[in-house]
Amino acid sequence: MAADWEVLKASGLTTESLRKFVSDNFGDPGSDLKPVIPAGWSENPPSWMSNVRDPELRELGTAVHGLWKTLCRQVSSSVLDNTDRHTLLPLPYPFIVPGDRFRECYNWDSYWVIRGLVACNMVPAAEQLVRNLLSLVDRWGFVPNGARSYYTNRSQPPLLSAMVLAVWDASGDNGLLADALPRLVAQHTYWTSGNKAVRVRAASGCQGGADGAAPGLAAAAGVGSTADVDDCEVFELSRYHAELYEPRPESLREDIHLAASAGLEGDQAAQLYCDIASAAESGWDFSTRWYVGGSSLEFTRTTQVIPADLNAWLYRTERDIAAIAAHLGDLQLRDTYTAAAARRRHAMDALMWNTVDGCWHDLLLQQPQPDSAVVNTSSESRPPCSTATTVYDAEQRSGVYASNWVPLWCGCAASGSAQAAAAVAGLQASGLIQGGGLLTSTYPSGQQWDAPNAWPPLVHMAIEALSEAQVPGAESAAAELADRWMRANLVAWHATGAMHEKYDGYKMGGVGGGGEYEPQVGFGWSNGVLLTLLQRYGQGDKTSTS
Ligand SMILES: OC[C@H]1O[C@H](O[C@H]2O[C@H](CO)[C@@H](O)[C@H](O)[C@H]2O)[C@H](O)[C@@H](O)[C@@H]1O
Repeated sequence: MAADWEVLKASGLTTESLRKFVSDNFGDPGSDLKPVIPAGWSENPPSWMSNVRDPELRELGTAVHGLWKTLCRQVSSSVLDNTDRHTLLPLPYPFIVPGDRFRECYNWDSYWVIRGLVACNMVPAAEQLVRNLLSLVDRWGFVPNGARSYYTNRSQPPLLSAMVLAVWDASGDNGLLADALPRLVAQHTYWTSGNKAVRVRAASGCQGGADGAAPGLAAAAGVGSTADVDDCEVFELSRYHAELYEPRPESLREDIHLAASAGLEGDQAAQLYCDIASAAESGWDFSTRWYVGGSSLEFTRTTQVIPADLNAWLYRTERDIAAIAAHLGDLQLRDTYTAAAARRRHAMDALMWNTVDGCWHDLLLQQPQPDSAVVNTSSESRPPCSTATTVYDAEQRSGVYASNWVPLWCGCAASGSAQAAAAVAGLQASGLIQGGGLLTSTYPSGQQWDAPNAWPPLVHMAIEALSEAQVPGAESAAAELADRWMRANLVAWHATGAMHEKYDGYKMGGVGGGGEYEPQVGFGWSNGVLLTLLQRYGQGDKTSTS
């Protein structure tokens, strides 16, 4: 990079001439978008807001409802007329952006935005958002990380079916289900094929989970016995795997610097770039969760990890597709996806579930079996990838991450079951629940998806998971965490006048930090989570559902 800069300077380029070139040839940031009023908008907050018992929270909720108007955008006509001159992907309807530096529509952020829009009776805006994402599946075969051309090498956590159902719950419009179904199937294929699909078997002598708990749990869950696990049952699971072997265009300087400072070149640098982009695909960019064999960013090895949360979201997707197919009368599709969900849950029980920690751990891939490893003969300068026949040994990673309990939110433990009770106890004993909310992990790495940060989507999934577990004490734990989170948002709002993308889990009302960019405000998913919680927990009695 430095050498390139010297070459450019020698050619007569100056900072001023570069600035002039940029201003002559590029639009200002945001000039590709037009602010618009969201569909279904009303200046008045939803009627339930007047029942919020704490006047300060009521005032905050009213102000945050007002933020929807400031975060709604539409693709400008100049983009629609000349798509090849812009990085912004054309979308047919207006959408809500996270805010600040994040000026485009994001994939998994949209789930919590949709929940917040629905809470504010803005179902038309929520439906437009989900229809935008469905249009991206038509064009790309999946929902990219965000609606920019430089994000099309990867996706983000698969919550599309949950978004469709959140809108359908509010609208009852079967037309949306019919439009969504083939796109959900297409996106599921994206997540279960190519480099994202991995065949694994337990590293610990083919006994199932690390603690040997699998057979009992699988039987208790009613998904079929694992009587044959001693015969090294092979499971198919999914991982994050971006198709990018170069620096991320949006963080080019950071990625080049990372590889250079680690002394990496050629295929090794290409593999690190892929693992970094794959961490971005996970939504957890960046975190010790992806480190293997070292304790800094250069040890990011996302593609060697089989994530518990990703597979839980896919389990939920499979059940959602089955439910939608059943609702629309496609019984063959229902059966196909019911069976796929059962297989995935069986694999997660066998390999990821840990009775001691009361959670589902990520897996680490070991070397493929010698007889099944296939040498990559491609002439392209790319790292070897798994093939349909590769079988990896896999073992549980240790580590306390909020993602270990996402499977509880996805219904991977039946409500009221012994497994659900163990998971609730595991979360409560994990050390993640702190004065300012729910920590992302217990490791203070300086990366944004670690301690001390508390992220709204993770907090929200933990609250809903506790609330739906139907285990003694879990509902009150959910209400307590919800109350703490709403108050943390309030304290930060009073101190800064803004909603933040992340907070400090240790400090009530502290703002999060770390990572490669300045903390951002706005903020789409934070607003969605707050409004959803205010509606559920802010009114009347703490445990009321009104
Ligand atoms: O530009 C750096 C990274 O920014 C995004 O990631 C972060 O913000 C997103 C929008 O709120 C959020 O979805 C993600 O979880 C955050 O880590 C972007 O998604 C990354 O791809 C990008 O590298």
